[in-house]
Amino acid sequence: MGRDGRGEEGLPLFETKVGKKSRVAYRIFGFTIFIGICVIWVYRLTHIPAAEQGRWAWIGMFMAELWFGFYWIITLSLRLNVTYRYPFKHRLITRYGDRLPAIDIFVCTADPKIEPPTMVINTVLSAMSYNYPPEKLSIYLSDDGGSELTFYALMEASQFSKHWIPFCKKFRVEPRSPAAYFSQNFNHQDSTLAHEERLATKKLYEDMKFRIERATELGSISKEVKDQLKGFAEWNSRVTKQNHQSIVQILIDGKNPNAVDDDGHQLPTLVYLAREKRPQWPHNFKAGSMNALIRVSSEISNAPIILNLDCDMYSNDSDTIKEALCFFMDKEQGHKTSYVQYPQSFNNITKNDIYSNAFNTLNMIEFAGMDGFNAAFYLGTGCFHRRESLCGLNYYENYRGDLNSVCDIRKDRTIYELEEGSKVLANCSYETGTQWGKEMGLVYGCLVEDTITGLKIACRGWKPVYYYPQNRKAFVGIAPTTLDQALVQYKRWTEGFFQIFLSKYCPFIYGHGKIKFGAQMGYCVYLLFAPNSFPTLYYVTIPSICLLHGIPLFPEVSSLWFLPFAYVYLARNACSIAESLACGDTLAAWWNLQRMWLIRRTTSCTFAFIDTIIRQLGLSETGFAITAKVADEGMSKRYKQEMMEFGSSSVMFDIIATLAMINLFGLVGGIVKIVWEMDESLIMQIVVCWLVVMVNVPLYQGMFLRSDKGGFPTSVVLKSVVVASLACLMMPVY
Ligand SMILES: O=c1ccn([C@@H]2O[C@H](COP(=O)(O)OP(=O)(O)O[C@H]3O[C@H](CO)[C@@H](O)[C@H](O)[C@H]3O)[C@@H](O)[C@H]2O)c(=O)[nH]1
Ligand SMILES: [Mn+2]
Repeated sequence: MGRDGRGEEGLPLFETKVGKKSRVAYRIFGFTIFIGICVIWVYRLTHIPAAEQGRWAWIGMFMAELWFGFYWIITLSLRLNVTYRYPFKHRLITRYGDRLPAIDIFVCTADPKIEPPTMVINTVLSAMSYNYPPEKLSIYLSDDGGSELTFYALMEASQFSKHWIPFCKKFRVEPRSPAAYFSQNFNHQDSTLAHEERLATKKLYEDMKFRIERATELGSISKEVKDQLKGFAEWNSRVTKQNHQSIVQILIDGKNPNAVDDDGHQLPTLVYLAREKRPQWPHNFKAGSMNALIRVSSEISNAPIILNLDCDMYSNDSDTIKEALCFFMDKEQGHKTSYVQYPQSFNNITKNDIYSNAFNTLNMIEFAGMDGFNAAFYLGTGCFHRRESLCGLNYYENYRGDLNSVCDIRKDRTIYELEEGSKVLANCSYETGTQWGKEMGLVYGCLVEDTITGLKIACRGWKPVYYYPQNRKAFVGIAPTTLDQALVQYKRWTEGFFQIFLSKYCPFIYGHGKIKFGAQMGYCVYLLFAPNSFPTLYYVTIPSICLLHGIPLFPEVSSLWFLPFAYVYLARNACSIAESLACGDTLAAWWNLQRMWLIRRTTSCTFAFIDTIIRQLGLSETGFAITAKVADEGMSKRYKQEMMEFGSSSVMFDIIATLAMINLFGLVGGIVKIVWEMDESLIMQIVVCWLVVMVNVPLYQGMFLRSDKGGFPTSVVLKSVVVASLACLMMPVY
């Protein structure tokens, strides 16, 4: 059926598959671990030691294990309903032909130094050259840096696109970010024509890149260039990053018959936006920028579907739009879809992923697990939204959501009228007294604006979709390349998550009756990152200090109570190794993840916890620390060699160095004790210390063995040795 065209109409545009077998296996396995955890709790309760033999230390262990057990139970939810989606884009094309909806693509950037304009326009160019009718595409760049350098780069991109788009279409280029494309190795079998055109296009690209980078280095644009485009007049002497009027410049008007590429085909619309910024007005970071984009685009193109990208996330697959549309245009289920989220992938992950940035198990299992509860996360980038659901519409029974019925809002207005009309929408005062940032658009006041917005949308009755493409990554970005950056980013997420948990949006309360219970638990796996900090800190300090004092905190190896500890530990880790390997990690990457897990929990999570509480008490406001997308040469080199970067002094580094020392002291002291006193009751504690020491090996190297700039600063080493010694010798244990 289907070929004759009769059955085609009725076929679904996508398929959903749940892994049933693995679900049963996982339930049984989970149940045995749960029993193990309960036995551990019983052991702790029934063996509380006498007051002078470390009663409080024991109770602390019990508390930590209570928390870990509880936390582990909520993580189960993410694995019970793992669901995968399979779109059929050919059916979409046969069914809808050229009746496909218009798409608005938003790219956000915030600072030309941290996010180089060349990178930004590569993302823009990849979005402009989607394999989709260009007259239906509009690309909007929001520049929170309000920088004429970025504007200049976009102007260059608009000219280069006239060569780039036809080149891509002619030779079916992938990926369509010029930088990513030209960095590949080409096979020399292709025709000389292709080869020559590639060289010519590459030359154009390199020249453009050179001009942009020179301008960025100089920090200003020459007068000749400025004279080419009236838009530069917006940057008068009073314009600064934090203080300027709204700037809207339509660089390419897709409705203008003269806006064509080298082959005479229409170009997509291209718009530059820098929303108004005033020091006295909060700008709400990325959420504010997205909301301004939603309004400005509604004035210019008003496409029913919006694709939102961070400036470093280029499109890696030119057919992605068509695939995503399958989830919106399916007859049975499409109208319930609010957004289609793709995983975040990165092109700068090293083989063993030292900073654990790849998040393979999250991308392949956990996010798909959330999707199984119809509550896929919104991850802030690589996400197609239905404009209506993003703008606050509640899903209702008879909603049909026809994507082709949107009328032309533009009428006969000139570019000038459109620009002037949309500037007003990007002004600071525009949102006053409206629902923007509350019920409309992205939600304000949260460091993970994406997560909270996604939660709200799901609670409004929509069914978001998570789609993990099997063949080709749809979007590729840049992951942090230093430990410091990675921890700062993680802290921002953790803080935002915890903030949601403590707010009225706590999924157990806000989501009650609106999303499934499994989805509420799934959200909390992330929202509760922060409270993991103190139990973990406890577990990696107290056992080793007690070890030095000869106070046992675990059962003897010969006792039966040893079994649940051994089982829970081994089974849990075996499962986690199996998951990691199945998701494409190496064994070393899994080991590195254990280290990062320890470092993140003891640093990022700790500070996130403290800062959230401080803010909750109204004592401070936090900002959005933008993740750097560039590092200096030495750092990049060490990153490629998978050497961890400890070379700056920050409190986070003090903490991890001190913890590493405490465990080293504990291990040495413990071994001496065992040899001397033959005390069997301390063996498990020694094993715990030994594991922490093993996982921390790169830290000891960074403290004592490395001479490059990435080692720990001497001051950090000294501090950690002194503090760790004091803790081990002086800390009273009750
Ligand atoms: O005031 C701001 C700050 C940031 N951004 C943009 O937001 C994006 C994300 O910022 P980045 O520093 O790269 O953050 P990441 O930690 O990489 O971002 C992850 O986490 C964020 C929430 O914390 C999400 O918004 C992102 O989509 C997600 O990729 C970038 O394009 C920025 O240009 C703005 O537009 N305005
Ligand atoms: Mn980013």
